[in-house]
Amino acid sequence: MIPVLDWARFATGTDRAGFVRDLGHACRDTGFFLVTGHGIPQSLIDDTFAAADAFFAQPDAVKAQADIRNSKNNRGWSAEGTENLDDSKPDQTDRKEAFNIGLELSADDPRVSEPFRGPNLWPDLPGFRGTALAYFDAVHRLGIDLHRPIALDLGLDEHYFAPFLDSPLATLRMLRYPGGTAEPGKIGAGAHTDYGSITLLMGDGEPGLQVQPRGKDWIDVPHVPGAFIVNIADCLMRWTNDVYVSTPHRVQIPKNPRRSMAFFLDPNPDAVIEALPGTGAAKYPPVTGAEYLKMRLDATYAEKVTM
Ligand SMILES: O=C(O)CCC(=O)C(=O)O
Ligand SMILES: [Fe+2]
Repeated sequence: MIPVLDWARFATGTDRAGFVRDLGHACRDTGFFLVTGHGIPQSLIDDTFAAADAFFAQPDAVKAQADIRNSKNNRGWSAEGTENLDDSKPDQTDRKEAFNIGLELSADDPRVSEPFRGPNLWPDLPGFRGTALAYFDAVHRLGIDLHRPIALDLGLDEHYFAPFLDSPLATLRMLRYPGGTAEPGKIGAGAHTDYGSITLLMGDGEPGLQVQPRGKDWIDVPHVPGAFIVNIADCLMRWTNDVYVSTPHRVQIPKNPRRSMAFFLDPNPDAVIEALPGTGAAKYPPVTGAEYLKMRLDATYAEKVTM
């Protein structure tokens, strides 16, 4: 039900048509697929997990120096107990902590004045910044590449999406879920859909992630070592005029501590998200990438962040 797709079939050209067909089916059906053969070195993935571990191992008072509530652009540390991703359960709290990193721009880059731009909050840990940025760039590139078969599946030019994703409002979110047993009113991460175009998620093998294909029961997402779990998010669903589906997912409280890294590929702030050619009469008015993200973050955080 959650297909495993070998990116090399597309990248090396041995089976481009078959890859596009299988990927297109996954995007229209469950909205989730696993990607192997992506070429991102396991050593970079391991180093980034290690950097996240080093950050989360610090005392709360140190982590709070990068508190996301002091950031105007959704960067930094979000403490355990401060989020609730499930809109339908206002009394539920997520048992997780997170650290957000956005596109790194120098202070004199003209783009810094755009919405959601601004400084990353870097912890004082040797090697953290370099490793996190190398991972950010590698996964950003893979995210853009995955939009090539997506474009072909939708009958568009292979590189249609590239200009909308080259300077994205993307967020790399390092996540840590403490292990334990079920607790009333608590979950690892409440049921939600993601906001962006696609999300590329790397897990550490500890179970907990579940998805609910529309109209069906919750299922566990299998762990394939080294594979990215990719899902269609709400902005791409809207862009495709609902031809593709974003799928609710959640994280159960894991038995052991669980780490993951989610890369949310939200489009460029000025990308106009309107029904793609060939997807029929538009169901939604056009919106820019920045407007769409603002709408979603406002809805999540205005009511949810407990100060
Ligand atoms: O940690 C995970 O496996 C999923 C996290 C997630 O869905 C999210 O942060 O949006
Ligand atoms: Fe998610």
